[in-house]
Amino acid sequence: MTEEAFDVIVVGSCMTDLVSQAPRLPKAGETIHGHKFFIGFGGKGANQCIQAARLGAKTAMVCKVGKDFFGDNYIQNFKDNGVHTDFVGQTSNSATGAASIIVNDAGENAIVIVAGANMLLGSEELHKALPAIRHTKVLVCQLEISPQTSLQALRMAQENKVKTIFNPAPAIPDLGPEFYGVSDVFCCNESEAELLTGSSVGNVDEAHKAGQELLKRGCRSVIITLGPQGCVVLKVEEPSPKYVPTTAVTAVDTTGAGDSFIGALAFYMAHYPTMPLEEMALRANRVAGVSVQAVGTQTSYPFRKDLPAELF
Ligand SMILES: Nc1ncnc2c1ncn2[C@@H]1O[C@H](COP(=O)(O)OP(=O)(O)OP(=O)(O)O)[C@@H](O)[C@H]1O
Ligand SMILES: [K+]
Repeated sequence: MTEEAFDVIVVGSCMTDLVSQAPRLPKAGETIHGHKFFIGFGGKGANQCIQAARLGAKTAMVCKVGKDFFGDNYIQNFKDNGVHTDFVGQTSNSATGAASIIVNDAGENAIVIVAGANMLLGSEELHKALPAIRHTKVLVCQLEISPQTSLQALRMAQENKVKTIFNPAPAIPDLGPEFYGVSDVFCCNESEAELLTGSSVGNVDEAHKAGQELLKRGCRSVIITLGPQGCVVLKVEEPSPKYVPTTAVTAVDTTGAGDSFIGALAFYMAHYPTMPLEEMALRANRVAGVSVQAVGTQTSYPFRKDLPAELF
């Protein structure tokens, strides 16, 4: 490749969130009036990529959207955030991924996700992106696209000594054992850790135990995020788990906090390769802690200029 290498490449999902706020959730067959509607940019892959970009990482997204209004709009959203879009494919065989979300006045929601074009991302697109994947500093994957595609991307990265972050979300109980060996950092939340290990993860102690179990399966390190409690970090080379607390904040909307954390982690891994993982996790906690103080997903993600200098 002649051009400069990327810091972070995300191989993952794009979703358009169609959000309606209504006094209550409609029953089957019923039509009700809501009081607010908005469209948001979401999808775990894109969220993580955009958070990394806002912190200053040179990023590229490998994903698939539809040849439709939402797909065009999403590509513009990437450009607006400085994300490289040469590996964003557009297909006429499926619609851009969409999440139709209804939120009631009590804050409860009902969601229908149609993954659409996300499921058509496969080998062909990965091969097109391979020259860039070979030279990136960090590659990030989740499970909102075909798991086979995620696995193939992680393998490509590993074969080229590129650092990998794997976020097994949304969790699948029968996650293939081969995902662990291709993860430099295996980063999940409490409920994903619970589903994967089969034991409850409700506090730091239980997170340490679950982390040890995940580590045994072959990843180089594990991070389990614990909402307002921060996270735990475990590394193959240091047997004792580390608890990384976070500063208390007044949370107004925690939607997308996990993705903000992972995007920030990817940025730190790319920019400060020798920084201890606990320190990166501490700083990612701080970034995600800012995201919970604003509504929405990407709309709540901070830019480098909004954050204290000590985080850089
Ligand atoms: N109430 C909070 N106060 C401060 N930080 C928070 C809070 N909630 C989340 N965070 C930060 O965000 C990180 C990720 O949160 P969490 O573990 O809830 O992920 P998640 O369940 O994947 O989030 P979500 O599904 O809401 O996107 C935490 O490790 C922490 O750093
Ligand atoms: K938020």
